[in-house]
Parts: sequence; C-alpha cells; structure tokens
Amino acid sequence: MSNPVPGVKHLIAVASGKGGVGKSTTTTNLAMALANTGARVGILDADLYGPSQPRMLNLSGLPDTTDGKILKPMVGHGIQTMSIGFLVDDESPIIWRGPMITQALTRLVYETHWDNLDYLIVDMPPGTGDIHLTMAQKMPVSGAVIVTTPQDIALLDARKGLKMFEKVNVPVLGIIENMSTHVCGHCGHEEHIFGEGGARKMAEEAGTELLGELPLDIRIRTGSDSGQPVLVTDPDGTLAAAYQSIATRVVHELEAREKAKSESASTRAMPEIVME
Ligand SMILES: Nc1ncnc2c1ncn2[C@@H]1O[C@H](COP(=O)(O)OP(=O)(O)OP(=O)(O)O)[C@@H](O)[C@H]1O
Repeated sequence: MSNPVPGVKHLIAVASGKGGVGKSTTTTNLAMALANTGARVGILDADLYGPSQPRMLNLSGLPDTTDGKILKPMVGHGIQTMSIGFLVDDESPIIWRGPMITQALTRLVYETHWDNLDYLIVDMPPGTGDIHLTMAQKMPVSGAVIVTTPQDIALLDARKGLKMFEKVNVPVLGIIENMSTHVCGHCGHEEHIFGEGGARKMAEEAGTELLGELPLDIRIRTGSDSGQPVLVTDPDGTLAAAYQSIATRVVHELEAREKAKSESASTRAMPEIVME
C-alpha cells in the first residue's frame, strides 16, 4: 500500500537500465517542457549515489526548512527540485546500505514541501535496485518512462528496466530513444552512430509507445552540463520542439492509463442485475 505524496498529483519515474544514456538530461528537459504546457512541475532526484539535478538546474546551497524538519524544494528554471545533492558535500561519495537508502528516499519524497504539483518527475538511478523497489512498492507512481540509447547493450538493460516496472505493476508510459542520430554540424549529414530502430522495435515488442527520438547534439550536452537546458537557451528551436512533443505524448499516455483504470474500477463496482 502506498501513501499519496502531499502536494503531488502525479508521480512519473524516468528510468533507464544503463547509466550514462541521458536519463537526467531527459528528466530536466521533460520537466521544463511539461511546465511550458502550463503544468506545475517538480523534480525529485532519486539518483542518491550520483545526483545530477543540482548541476543541471544550476542550483546549489542548503534548502530551507518550514519548521526545522520539512524541506522546501529549491526552484530552478521554475521547477521545484529536491536532491540529496543539496544535503551532502559534492565530493563525498554516499556509502549507504539498502535500508538507509530506502529511508533517505522516503524522506526526500514525503518530507519535502511540494507546492501543488501536477507532476513530480523522478530521476531514477540506473539499474533495478533498492531505490526502484522502494519507489514502485511504497510510492504511488502513476507511470514510468524508459530512456535508452540505440546501442544493443543499452537496449538490453532498458528491457530489464521495463520488465521490472511491469512486474511491480507500474504502467510503462513509453520509451524515449536518446542520442538517436547525429547531424554533422558542418555538412548536415545525419548518421545513426549507435544503431537504428532499436527502441522502436523494443516498444513494439513490449506493447508500449516510442514517445520520441532525440538527437545526439552538442547543444543538449553543453546546456544541461552548464545548468542552462536547451529549453531555456533555445526555446523555439527544433530540440525544444522534440522535448515538447515528448511531453505532450507523456501526458496523453498518462491520461489514457488513468481513464482506463477508472473505467475498469467503475465496471467492477456495477451491481449485478438479475433478471427474474
Ligand atoms: N541527446 C544528447 N546529446 C548530447 N549529449 C547528451 C545527450 N543526452 C545526454 N547528453 C550528455 O551525456 C552525458 C550523460 O547524460 P546524463 O547525465 O543525463 O545521463 P544519465 O543516464 O542520467 O547518467 P547516470 O546514469 O550517470 O545518472 C551528459 O554529459 C549529458 O550532457
């Protein structure tokens, strides 16, 4: 049984099987694209071993508390954000066993004063470990989005991530293929450096959606690594449009799942009519 998160309507997990595929970058830009649609959006950085969101949103310092206990999220580019990165020193590794990780995650989720959020986007760590299980079993996750690159090894791990969410009954909203193609900055030639069509095939096999494909582009890297995501630096460009389209599809998928869920609940609740 999971308790609702105060101040949050929908919790969406962004996960990947493999590390380094661009999950945190996608989380930041997806959150900003959702905010552009008029929604109130937050990010929880659940990558406790390697938090990236403070850097991606150009945030630092200790968060305030409301009464010495409940943390106030930091706000970067309009996104309410909480990360273990605000609470520990940048250089110190976190060497915690499973129960401590579970406790820290639970506190970050439930003891942050989220202010009336439509979506809390959760930047998950890579893999399928304690944090994933805690999240899926103890928290009301509305859906998960899987980020992968086109390489076979990334797809293999992404498939494992997808299966894990299915096993714990978290709806998979779809797959995002990151670093799909590279367009040469000099001649404009487009190349599938890491492979082609893998995420689409994986989505088809799993009966889920390919939410979008994002190119390998230096502006995405420099933007997120410097705390100025491409949605801020080039809001009208093609990259921003790609994130915006993914955000629209995520909302669409989420609404479709919720509609199906409420319809099946109301069907189950219908009294049986016995004709005499
Ligand atoms: N589409 C892209 N084009 C260019 N660079 C990208 C793209 N997506 C991500 N990057 C860069 O790749 C690096 C890894 O991205 P990111 O930190 O988002 O990956 P991650 O999957 O969250 O990694 P980790 O598993 O370590 O948390 C970063 O330097 C980021 O700026």
